[in-house]
Amino acid sequence: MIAESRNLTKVYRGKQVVSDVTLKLRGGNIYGLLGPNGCGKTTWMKMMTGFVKPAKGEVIFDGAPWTYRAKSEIAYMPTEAFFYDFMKVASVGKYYKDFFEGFDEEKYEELVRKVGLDMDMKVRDLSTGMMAKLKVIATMSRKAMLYLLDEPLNGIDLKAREEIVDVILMTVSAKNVIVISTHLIEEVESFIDNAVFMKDGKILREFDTETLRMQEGKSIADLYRELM
Ligand SMILES: Nc1ncnc2c1ncn2[C@@H]1O[C@H](COP(=O)(O)OP(=O)(O)OP(=O)(O)O)[C@@H](O)[C@H]1O
Repeated sequence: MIAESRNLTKVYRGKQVVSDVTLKLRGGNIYGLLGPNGCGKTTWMKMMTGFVKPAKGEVIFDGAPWTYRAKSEIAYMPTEAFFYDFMKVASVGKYYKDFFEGFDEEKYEELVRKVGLDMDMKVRDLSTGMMAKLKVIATMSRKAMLYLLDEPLNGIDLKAREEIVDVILMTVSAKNVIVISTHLIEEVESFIDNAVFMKDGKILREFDTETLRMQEGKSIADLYRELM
């Protein structure tokens, strides 16, 4: 197992926005963290990365309680755009290389080409879909054991979504685990290995998608509609 969320809880203004979230993240898997806006997905991801301190519970990473050492092995992609306008696609790669040990420049260059970007493009000239692709490829070019992608498919067209999914599938291996948060269930149904339904800060249900299809003969979207 790569990481574990043990009873993670966060309270804002007296309200539990994440409540007792316990989840084991096993290597070689893509997890879909599925739930409506405001259900606590981002707050949970920020606790996993160490950006937000839990009120209760702990993160176990690679067999030991979370320490700052874990930060270099956790690649978190927030929903906000986080590059400077004046940067070029090439300088985003250099910036990442300076910040993150093990950033794979060759992989970055390959992914830039694969998703149809260009090293000379300026961040300020990128469309929404291009920016979404840039965020994902920069994050996925980091060497990490845990990738946390917050809403990577929101607000972009079908082709850009497919390219992003390809990059995610190219990156997953037995040595890492990828978590994608989204409320776009149909978009992730075909490629996630595990679905985690989250509502009002709690995990309602977690299952592996293969078992769901075989045993219950249902799609994730069907079950989501029933339970949420
Ligand atoms: N820093 C903060 N201070 C106060 N309340 C917060 C803070 N961050 C998040 N919240 C509240 O916590 C709840 C969960 O928010 P969170 O962003 O984790 O949900 P989410 O599932 O990621 O939603 P979205 O998809 O809209 O980002 C929301 O009600 C939000 O308003």
